Amino acid sequence: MVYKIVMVRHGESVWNKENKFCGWFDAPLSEKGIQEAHAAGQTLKEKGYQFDSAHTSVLTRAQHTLKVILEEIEQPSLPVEMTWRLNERHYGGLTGLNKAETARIHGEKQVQIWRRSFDSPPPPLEKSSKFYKIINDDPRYKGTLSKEEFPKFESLKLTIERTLPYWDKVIVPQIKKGKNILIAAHGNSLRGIVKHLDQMSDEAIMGLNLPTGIPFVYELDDNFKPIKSMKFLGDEETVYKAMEAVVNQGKPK
Ligand SMILES: O=C(O)[C@@H](CO)OP(=O)(O)O
Repeated sequence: MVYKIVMVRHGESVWNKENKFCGWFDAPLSEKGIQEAHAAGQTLKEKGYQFDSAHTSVLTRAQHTLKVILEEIEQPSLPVEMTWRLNERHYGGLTGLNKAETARIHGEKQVQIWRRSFDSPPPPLEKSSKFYKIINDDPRYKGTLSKEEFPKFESLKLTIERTLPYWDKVIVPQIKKGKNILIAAHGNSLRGIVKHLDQMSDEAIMGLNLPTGIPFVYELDDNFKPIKSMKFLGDEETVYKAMEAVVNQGKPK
């Protein structure tokens, strides 16, 4: 049996465009991001993809991307499960800061560590931050995340620790039943799943930057070992340029 799963990082958000650390802040898609979502849906349609269910985060940019894709593939009523476990990593005290400006102040190397290291977390989101209440009192977390569980920051390691239980307990059993699954989520929650599937080392995952709005496919064997890894549904040059653009966000300007 060969299992197939499709994943996509949301289209460009307004905060991607403004080059701000976003994390759990609920930035909407930019105009370009909406176009990317349409293009992702059209690509999936051209290639004949149809799904049995979809999974996304509780953040608008991922849900909006998914909605546009489902409209494009003419499956607008597909069952969708939403979970905070697929959210972007929580960027703590960096939330709302401009990435290039932060690199100018703290150095490109420090920003790269904050953005891509496996287990060095960003500083915590302090109660004094204007984003604290916006994120912590957001009703979408009521009843699912207690005050004690609510993160103040997340490294990639911590992100993986809360994403993988959902992958293992909810998504894998559905794939094993033969369901075709689509996941629309975020750069770092998806990097966590990719690291797990490809058994990438803590060092290797530092070099992976996922582009916005370009779907990618995994084909997995019976033991969930990849037969095909991260096959992007886009031409190589576009994918490469989009990945480089993500890397460059952390360079001082
Ligand atoms: O700001 C964020 O939430 C993420 C994704 O946009 O950024 P980065 O690529 O720096 O991890």
